[in-house]
Formats: sequence, C-alpha cells, structure tokens
Amino acid sequence: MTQPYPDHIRLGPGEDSVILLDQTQLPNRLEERQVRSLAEMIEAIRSLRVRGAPAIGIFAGYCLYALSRQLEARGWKGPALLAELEGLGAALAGARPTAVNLSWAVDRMLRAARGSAGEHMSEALGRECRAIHQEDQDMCHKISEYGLSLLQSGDGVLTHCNAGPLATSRYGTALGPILLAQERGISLRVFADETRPLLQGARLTAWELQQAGVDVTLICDNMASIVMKNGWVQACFVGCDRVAANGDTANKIGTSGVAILARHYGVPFYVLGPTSTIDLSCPDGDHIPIEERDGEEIRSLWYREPMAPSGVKCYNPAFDITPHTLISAIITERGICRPPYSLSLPALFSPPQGEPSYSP
Ligand SMILES: CSC[C@H]1O[C@H](OP(=O)(O)O)[C@H](O)[C@@H]1O
Repeated sequence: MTQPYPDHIRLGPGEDSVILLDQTQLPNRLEERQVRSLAEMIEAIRSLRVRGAPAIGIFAGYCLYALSRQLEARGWKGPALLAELEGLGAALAGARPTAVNLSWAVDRMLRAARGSAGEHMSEALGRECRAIHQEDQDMCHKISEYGLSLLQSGDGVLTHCNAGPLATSRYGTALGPILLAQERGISLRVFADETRPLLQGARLTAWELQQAGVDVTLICDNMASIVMKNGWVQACFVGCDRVAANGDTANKIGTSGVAILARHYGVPFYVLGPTSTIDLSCPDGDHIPIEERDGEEIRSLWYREPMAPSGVKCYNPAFDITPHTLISAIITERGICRPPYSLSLPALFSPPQGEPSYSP
C-alpha cells in the first residue's frame, strides 16, 4: 500500500495519550505531536492538526480511551467515571460541527462504556477505538475498489481538498481509488485543486499522491473549469463530511462549485465516503451545520505578510453543500448509490441481502 505515513494517529506509550502527525506542518515538516489533555485534543481537532471526517472520528475514539486510562489510574470507576466520560465525549464531539463522523465515533465509544458492566471501562473503550480504526481501514479499501470500478486506465480525475490516507486510516475515500490504481499499475492523471484557504489540496493531496508516485498536477481552484473544458477530466472524485438523507452533501468549501462545473462540462461527479458519514436523521443540506473559521486563514495564514488590508472583513465558511441533483453517485463501502438517494441511501442500512443494492 502506497501509504506515505502509516499510523498517522496512534496511541502513545502506556495508552494514556494519543500521537498524531501534525498536518498543519505538511508538506514541509513531518512532525508528530503527543496529546494528553482534553484541551490539547480539542485544539488538535480545531486547528486541523488532525482532520478529515473519518480521521477525526478515529482520533476522538483514541482520545476517549486514553482519557479513560488516565481517570482509572486516578481511581475513577463506575457511574462517576461514566459521567465524566460523557462530559469529555460531549466536549470532543463539539470541537467541529460539520463532519458527522466525530459525533458518531463519540456516541459509539460512550455506548461501549455504558455496556462495560463487569470489566474496566477502559478495556471496553480500548476494544471499541481499535475496532473503529480497523473498520475504517476495511471500509476505505472497499470504497476504493468500488471507486476504481468507475475509472479506466488513462482517465483524468479532478479532486478537491484532501480525502486520502491522512483524512482517514488508509487509502482514503476520494483518493483511495487513485492509490489503489497506482498499486495495480493502472495509470491515472490527477488534477488536485489547491483548495483555498487552508490548501489541503496543495499541502496534503499533492504530497500524498507525489509520495505514492501518482501523476498529480496541482491547480488553483479557479483553474478547475479550464481543465474540464480541455477534456482532461473524465471524473471528479471528492470526499464528504456529512451526507443528508436526500443525498445533499457537505464537503470542503468549493466542492459545490466543482459539481456545478462538472455538470456544465458533462463530467461525472462522485462523492466517496463511508456509511458512517451518512446522517439519515438529517433531511437535507439545509440542516447540515456549516463551520465558519477565522478570517485570518484568508487574510494572512500562508503569507510572509498579510495579503489583504489588516482586519478587512472576511467570510470563511469551511464547507459548502452540493445538491444531490449534481451528484452522479455516492460510493460507500456497501456499494455504489445512485439517485434517488432518498431510497438508495436507507437501503444501505437495511439488513444486507447478499450483494449491495448497487454493484459497480
Ligand atoms: C475523507 S473526509 C475528508 C474531508 O474532510 C475535509 O475537511 P477538513 O480538512 O476541514 O477536515 C474535506 O471536506 C474532505 O473532503
């Protein structure tokens, strides 16, 4: 597997801390960070040292487990320990609002804690956080296989932001089929949007694909139109942070613009993500909370000196909503969902009936 940095999220010695690759330092520095306190853990999520919907869910699982080990070492147990973990979990889940995987993972960990009668709560949490991580690896591999079935050798793929191994556990979602193709000698040409203002495409996607030996071309976000007009793009692959019941999808800011361009140029537009990113309790995109971030990320973050007048008002939404009408298919680990999503998404969660509802 062309994984440029295996285990970018893992438990520290003694399993009472979490070690992460600090993604704010990429691609210039490979720096790990060990976090032990709740404040450090929340800061790592909010500052995007660890980021990507599945990755922050995996991270939160390890964090709750590490915190439970610290508390048990100080004598906490039973209902008092559970109440404390409930509070810690709520704080972690509130670190970022848009990606449903964060709250999904916290809820799953707390269910494991509540069901841990007769054993140390940390033992149940240790099993659950490892299961979340392992399941994500398996899901990303399946998503990659389904996604690759939509491509052929020589295709051009445009992607936005970063949905590779750094945003997940391995392979990734949007980048998974591309990395799997590389492993199998299937040649693809990738156009990576830099993805302002946080440049996950430039800093992370270009780095991951270059490390894997993939033919990647970095473009500014405003160049997506011309590469599609030139006929260089046969598919757009993007990740997701929350998929509503009707298929409306939240993803990094600028994704909906890519979808509109794809529709204009007749390029298939695919969303790739695990079923843990699908929120059937959310009826449509209007009900997905959109995180807004500090305007300094626009005014000055990447520049030796601010590139805009000091304090100029900025609007910095971190995500936008792509209407389900612009999405050609949603690729999950349980199959390829095509419209109408209001029917095909719930079918993913019905008891498996042999083959997935849609196979490639
Ligand atoms: C595989 S999910 C990746 C998803 O998360 C990113 O957001 P952020 O970098 O702010 O965590 C982006 O929306 C990606 O598509």
